[in-house]
Amino acid sequence: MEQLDMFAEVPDYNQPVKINNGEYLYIPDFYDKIEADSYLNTFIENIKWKQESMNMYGKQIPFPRLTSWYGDSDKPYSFSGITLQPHPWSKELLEIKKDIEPKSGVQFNSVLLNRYRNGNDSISWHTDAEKELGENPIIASVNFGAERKFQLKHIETNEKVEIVLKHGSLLIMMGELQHYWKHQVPKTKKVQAERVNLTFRVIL
Ligand SMILES: O=C(O)CCC(=O)C(=O)O
Ligand SMILES: [Fe+2]
Repeated sequence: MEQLDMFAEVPDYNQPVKINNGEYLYIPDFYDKIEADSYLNTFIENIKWKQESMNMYGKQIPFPRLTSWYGDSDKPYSFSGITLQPHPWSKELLEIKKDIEPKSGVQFNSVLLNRYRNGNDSISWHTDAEKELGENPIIASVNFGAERKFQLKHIETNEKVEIVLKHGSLLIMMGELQHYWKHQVPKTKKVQAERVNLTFRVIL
């Protein structure tokens, strides 16, 4: 069991935060409530959500969330043993991409969407260090719907950082963070509502 009080406190001003072997920027109110509500509804209704599954010891295990992949690259993207073909950008995804690029300093060419139907959906400890994301990937994560805990854990020192990702927030992970830190969104019994997360990426 992780102890909550072991997590470092996160200041909530809009400055990049340097941690050991990495850096992130968290902007809680990147979109106001009206914009964020509207994006949440649009994405729940219009994204082509899919229940992917992973082959584990010869069994098909469904991911504990729905996913979808959009982008301008026709290169397929592989993770956790599955390969996704991108759908073409929607108007709303392009709007968000344009909004977040100045803060990120890169032009994204794809976005992975995750839909957590309730607190029982989750993503377990992993890094986003696939080699098609390049040496030190910049990953911009945009959040709508239920607030969920996003936890980072240093691979060597076990240091932990926890950020409660708010409705309408933006989190950018950068530097060598993906090589030294794992991240997860754990299950929680306290959340019944849906959450939609978008992680914008540059695929080389
Ligand atoms: O839902 C989140 O905040 C994280 C999603 C994530 O880590 C991923 O898609 O790689
Ligand atoms: Fe991730």
